[in-house]
Order: sequence, then C-alpha cells, then structure tokens
Amino acid sequence: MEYLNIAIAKGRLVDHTIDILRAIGINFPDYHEKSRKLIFEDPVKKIRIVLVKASDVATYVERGATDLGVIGKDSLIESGANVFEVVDLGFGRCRFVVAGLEATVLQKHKFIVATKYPKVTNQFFTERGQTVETIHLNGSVELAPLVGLSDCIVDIVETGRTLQDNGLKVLAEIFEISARLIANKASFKTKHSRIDDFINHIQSVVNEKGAVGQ
Ligand SMILES: Nc1ncnc2c1ncn2[C@@H]1O[C@H](COP(=O)(O)OP(=O)(O)OP(=O)(O)O)[C@@H](O)[C@H]1O
Ligand SMILES: O=P(O)(O)OC[C@H]1O[C@H](OP(=O)(O)OP(=O)(O)O)[C@H](O)[C@@H]1O
Repeated sequence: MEYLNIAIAKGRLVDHTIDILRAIGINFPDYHEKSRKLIFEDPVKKIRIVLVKASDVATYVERGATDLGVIGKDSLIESGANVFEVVDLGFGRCRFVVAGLEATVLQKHKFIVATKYPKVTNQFFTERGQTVETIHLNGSVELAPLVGLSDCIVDIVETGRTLQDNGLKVLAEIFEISARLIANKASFKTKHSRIDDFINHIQSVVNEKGAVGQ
C-alpha cells in the first residue's frame, strides 16, 4: 500500500490534528511536541505527515507534494489554491475582523489597512465598494494603527485579548475561521478509495467531537 501524505500547519493546529489522527488509530511513534523533525510516519497505517508553515500548506497540496493538508480557512482563502476542501475539522476556531482605534476611519474616502492577508482584505473592501491601500505585514499587525502605519487592520481574533491589550476595537466582521482538510485534485482521483476512506473516518470523529462540544 502506498503512503498517504498529509501537510500540517505547524503551530496551533498540530496538536488537534495529531489527536484526531490518533482517534482513528493513526500513531507516530517518534512524534513529540519539542521535536525538530519535519516528517513523521505511521508505518502500519502508511500515513506520513509533514510539518510546514501555515501559509505553505496549500502550496504543498496544490502542487501534489502531499495528497492532503490541514490548514486554517484564513490561509486557504488567502492562498487562492486550486484544491478540494473536504472536511471542516471544527477546531482552530477564530474569526477575521477589521479592527482599529475608531470606527470613523472606515468612513474615509480611502484608507490604509495593515494585514498578513492582503487578498482577503482586498476582496472584503472591494465587495463593500471601498478603496483601500493594503500594507502587507508578517505579524504583530495590531501595532500598525498604534504607530500611524495604517488606519486599521484586518486580522484574526480568537479571545480578543490582543485587541483589548492594544486598545483596538472590532470595526467589522469578515468571516468565521476553522481548520479544514484539503485534498490535491489529482490524488483525489488516483488514490480515491484511500482518501475517501480517510475522509469518512475523520468526518465521523469530527461529528462525535461536535456532539460533545469539541
Ligand atoms: N489566535 C489565533 N491566532 C492566529 N491563528 C489562529 C488563532 N486561533 C486559531 N488560529 C488558526 O491557526 C492557524 C495557524 O496559526 P499559527 O499561529 O500556528 O500560524 P500563523 O500565525 O498563521 O503562521 P506563522 O506564525 O507560521 O507565520 C491559523 O491559520 C488560524 O486558522
Ligand atoms: O484574539 P487573540 O486570542 O488575542 O488572538 C489573536 C492574535 O493571535 C494571532 O497572532 P499570533 O499569536 O499568531 O502572532 P503574530 O502577531 O506574530 O501573527 C493573531 O494574528 C492575533 O494577533
């Protein structure tokens, strides 16, 4: 039997993903949180996981380097990748928002938005008929309006603590985010029965977890 390869966003999504895989009998004997290894295998179930940057998962899957991927909806949309989105995994829940010091900034004719997600940002404001200039940052986005780099930000909010600690308010909601299982389109055909079986197992664990409230 051929290996099924899965790219997982290292960071916040790894532990939940490993838990779900464990629940369907897939184990990686040498995996532990502090390991710097990037590839782990279950030699019995023939599953291989590779740990990559969240923003790179879609690239691995779209190009067929892996058959499947676990990725936040945020990174998936931002990537624009041509892949199948097959399961909403239900964890990694957070939301995309516009945030700033004052709601009045959104009334300006043109304003500057700092974000890690320029595509999501431009799409959102274009749909609202608003013209924005987007500044692409790689992190600590909340800082931008505080030092006059931007009028507002588009970023992820989970607990709301980062916004609160920096005196920022939610000015608009964009969409809800959770982790998704994605599939390479060619693998979906060539390894169809394996992938289908895998998806069904994952979906049943997700349904059970949902029933008891994640
Ligand atoms: N509080 C949160 N902040 C950011 N992402 C979150 C949060 N809660 C859940 N997520 C989800 O977890 C995914 C992975 O986030 P993580 O912080 O591990 O990487 P990242 O910040 O997107 O990338 P990196 O830090 O590697 O540049 C996000 O894409 C998002 O879907
Ligand atoms: O609502 P909260 O629970 O406070 O979480 C939201 C924060 O977490 C993320 O940042 P991350 O920790 O990934 O750091 P980053 O700024 O380097 O992206 C996100 O970009 C927000 O800044």
